[in-house]
Amino acid sequence: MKYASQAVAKPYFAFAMLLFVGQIVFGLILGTQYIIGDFLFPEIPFNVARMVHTNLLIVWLLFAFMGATYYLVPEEAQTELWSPKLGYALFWVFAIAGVLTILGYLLVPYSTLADITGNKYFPTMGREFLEQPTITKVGIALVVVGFIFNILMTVLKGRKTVVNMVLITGLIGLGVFWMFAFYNPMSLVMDKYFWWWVVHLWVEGVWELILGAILAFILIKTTGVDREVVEKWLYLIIAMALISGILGTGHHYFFMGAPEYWLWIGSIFSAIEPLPFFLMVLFAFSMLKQRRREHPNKAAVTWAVGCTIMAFLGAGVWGFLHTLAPVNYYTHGSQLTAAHGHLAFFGAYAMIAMAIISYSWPKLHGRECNSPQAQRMEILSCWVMSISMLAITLLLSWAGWIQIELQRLPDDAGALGYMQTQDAIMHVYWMRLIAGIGFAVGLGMYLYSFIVARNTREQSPALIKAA
Ligand code: HEM
Ligand code: HEM
Ligand SMILES: [Fe+2]
Repeated sequence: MKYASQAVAKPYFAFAMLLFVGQIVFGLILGTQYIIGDFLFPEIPFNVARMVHTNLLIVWLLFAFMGATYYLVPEEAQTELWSPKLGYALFWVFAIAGVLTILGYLLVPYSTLADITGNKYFPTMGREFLEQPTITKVGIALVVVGFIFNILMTVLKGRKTVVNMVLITGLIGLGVFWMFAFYNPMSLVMDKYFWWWVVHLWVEGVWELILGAILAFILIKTTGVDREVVEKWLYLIIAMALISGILGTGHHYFFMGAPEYWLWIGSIFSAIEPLPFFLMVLFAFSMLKQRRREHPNKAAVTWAVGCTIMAFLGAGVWGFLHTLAPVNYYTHGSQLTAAHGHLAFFGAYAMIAMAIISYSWPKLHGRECNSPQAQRMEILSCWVMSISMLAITLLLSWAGWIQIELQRLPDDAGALGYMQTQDAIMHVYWMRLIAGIGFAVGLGMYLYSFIVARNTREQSPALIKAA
């Protein structure tokens, strides 16, 4: 750790991992409820478990992005963070608001939560991913504004690097598009239209800038390749991300009441969206090939390279599968969508979060990298999680195919109903649950590797010297 204030990242990373565990617990509950419909009913109904699962995902990723920013911005800017105190204060605000919101979901019916948080005065609740009470949404906005302010002040007084600029642009974009969470028009079409300005323009727009910047930082550090080379790649990647991703929003406007021209615009631009993800794979391998040093943190390199491959598969390949309007006509909202959503979120954003944690956690604790034993465990956990998530994806794609074949392709008279189709997929959902347990084991191994690291630190004096 070069700057003392980088330590602000610690609680963010630790809390992110705690919420990740929570997300997976609720994933397993959901996977079980798909098979045993009234599992944990009425205590935790499916809709509540789903909301907790997806909200925990978004919130832990935000914690991880903030941790990553607090770690890498001072190092890039070569100066201490403007206000570590503000960083810690915002951590507590965000953590407490987050916990209260999740407790609210679990302890009272959703409509009661809407009532007691005054949703009727400023209605924003009730939409997928944006279920948070309005006051939580305001809290998130304030935390993001304070956070960006702190980071801007830091960068202004320090060295301005391309990595920092791209990261900050992405974070400002994250804040700007969050504003659309407050816009809730009466018309369902208009509602969905702008809902995607948060959901799509985050993951297929500004978050790609955050992903690109964190990836570039890790690759600069671990390969020692010249900044100029890395920066050219980064520019190319983010240009392609924005060129394809902004109008690519149209792939959500196909059959929802928006004008017909979106069929063409959405299909054409989103068909280009896999390109930035493919460029990230080339970027990572090209950096490895040109590397000037063997970095001892092999685990971080594994996560970073793995991230580009899995993101390309999940976002690029599985996204492309259903992005053309004539295909999406049959696949929309099926298990194929869930297959893509899982692999894309995991590959792109969960993996980059684990990559930066893997790189920076040892440094935050005064050593260059974790002991070889700990790294072996961690690299294995990367494989277990990746293979389990690929299995979940393939199984859900299979489930999606059955759904499309029985429910979507036949004419009205020949098509099975929704629930009858679900019965025909039950065996696949069993396998998905098993793959989910595999994933949970992988996550356990990842977290355990940090305990191994702590216990084996003393046995590896070379590592401490390197730090
Ligand atoms: C890391 C980037 C990405 C993430 C995290 C992501 C995630 C998701 C998620 C969670 C959904 C489901 C939304 C819902 O609940 O309705 C979705 C839908 C969709 N995604 Fe992505 N996605 C990414 C990139 C892409 C790319 C690059 C493409 C196209 C090449 C794509 C094409 C689609 C399409 C067409 C849908 C709508 C599916 C439907 O009609 O049901 N996605 N995505
Ligand atoms: C133990 C592993 C997991 C299981 C069993 C699981 C299961 C589920 C289930 C059953 C749903 C609801 C689908 C529906 O509405 O019909 C869901 C939604 C979702 N999960 Fe997971 N999940 C797991 C892990 C993950 C991970 C690791 C991520 C991302 C990093 C993730 C991201 C999501 C997303 C984005 C959605 C919303 C999908 C959409 O709208 O299409 N899940 N999950
Ligand atoms: Fe999209």
